[in-house]
Amino acid sequence: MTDSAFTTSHPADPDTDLADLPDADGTNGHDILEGLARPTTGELQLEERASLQRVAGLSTELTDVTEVEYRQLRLERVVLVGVWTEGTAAQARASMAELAALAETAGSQVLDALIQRRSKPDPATYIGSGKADELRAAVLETGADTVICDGELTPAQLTALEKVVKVKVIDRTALILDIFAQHATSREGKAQVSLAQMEYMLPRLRGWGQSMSRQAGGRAGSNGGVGLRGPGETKIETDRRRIRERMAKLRREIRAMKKSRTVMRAARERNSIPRLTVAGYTNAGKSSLVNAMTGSGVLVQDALFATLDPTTRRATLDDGRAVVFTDTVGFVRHLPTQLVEAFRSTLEEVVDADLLLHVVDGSDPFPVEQISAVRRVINEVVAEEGATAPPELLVVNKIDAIDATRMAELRGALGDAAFVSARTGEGLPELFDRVREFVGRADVELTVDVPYTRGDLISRIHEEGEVLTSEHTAEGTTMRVRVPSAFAGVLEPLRS
Ligand SMILES: Nc1nc2c(ncn2[C@@H]2O[C@H](COP(=O)(O)OP(=O)(O)OP(=O)(O)O)[C@@H](O)[C@H]2O)c(=O)[nH]1
Ligand SMILES: [Mg+2]
Repeated sequence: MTDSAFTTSHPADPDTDLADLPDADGTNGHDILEGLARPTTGELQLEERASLQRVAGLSTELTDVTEVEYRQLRLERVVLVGVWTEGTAAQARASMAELAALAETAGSQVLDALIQRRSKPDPATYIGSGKADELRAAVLETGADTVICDGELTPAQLTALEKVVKVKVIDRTALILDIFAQHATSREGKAQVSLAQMEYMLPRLRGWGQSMSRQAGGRAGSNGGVGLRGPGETKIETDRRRIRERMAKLRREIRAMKKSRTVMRAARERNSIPRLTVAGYTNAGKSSLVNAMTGSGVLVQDALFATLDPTTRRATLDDGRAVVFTDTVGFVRHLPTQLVEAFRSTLEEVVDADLLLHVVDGSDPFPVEQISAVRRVINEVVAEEGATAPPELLVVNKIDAIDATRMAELRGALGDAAFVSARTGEGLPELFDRVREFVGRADVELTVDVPYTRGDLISRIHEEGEVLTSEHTAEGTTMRVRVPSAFAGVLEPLRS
């Protein structure tokens, strides 16, 4: 066992009731909306994540595994394989580089990578049979224990390819699910990821149910018997039934959690504080931007899917007006369909926002592709919900990491965007100006007489709007204010 060895936590462990799981620590999700950002939250999470991985490494020694714990992947030493069907060679390489980054985020060591140019994946073994033999050779040569394919494979393809390469084969979907399982922290997030994993694994249970459990207990490569029936059909049927029961229970629990989230959101909607949702491709620097704009310590990590639960932070614009920033889960190409549901809370944040700050990594070789991957998912959800998409402000981040030529190119391609560096702070004042301009757009001006007994209204005016002039009288304060129209309705009875 190497230090990088780990198993995923097993959120679907049949003996762990979801109700026993600790509550989210209150630093994630909307419950901190009114609370103060703890500046070290991100650091704490990062530390916890690192220590969890070390401890989890030990648990691969566990021999007591059941068929149901099929999810205990051991992604240690991996070879990547991709089929390049369209686009340029550079795009194919970028897709593999992203797969490598995903694998490393999951804790694996990438030993080799192979790409095959084909018009479409081989229906039997994903890559062609000649290439599969080559892959087998690469596995032997590097001593890899896992092959990761850059796509979603059918259960039959996985099994057939495992037969040739004689080590465990997983696909991009399983890999992303694994990362989500490691990173989810809130109860709802954990439950949703478990559900997505089960949905994904159910049809694949026979294919790898037995090989997984063997492998989790034994050495890599010991699953030469894939295709053997293992403990028999009956056992698998029992497992399937247990998984289905577990899924039904999870669905019920998730529904209940969703209800309370809706209640929280409704509470938030009662005030007119503008909601800015920061969304974009994974690793674009969304959390860094939220930190830079609010001075709080949201978790930042050079890893994909560092953020899994929407995190909300309050900030004050320099005219004294409050806004709320929500940091969200990153998007990725080929997001597993099972995970779109797990993304639901992030997507709801996006749909509900007053302004969407769409962050893109300007130092990425293909920012335009990332932008369209993100917009595609957002549009799907918006259409599904029958909602309208919020206005979007494109934010090109990491401009400290690009040269002048590249910058000129990006300005040409993405003219209207705000160009910033969350790291150096460059461009942030302009971004704040754009945000302020946007936020002020729906304001109305009016003059009100606020009695001295209504200190609450005065502070709300400062928070949600702007005081232009103010004059004390015998009964109270006469103020000329500029406030959002929803709040203007509240002030209407005091109009002078
Ligand atoms: N050079 C440079 N690096 C940056 C900048 N902003 C963020 N980064 C780095 O990019 C990496 C990802 O940053 P995060 O803020 O975690 O990105 P994210 O979009 O929240 O990522 P996920 O939550 O994983 O989707 C980290 O290593 C940051 O230090 C920037 O302006 N310049
Ligand atoms: Mg993040």
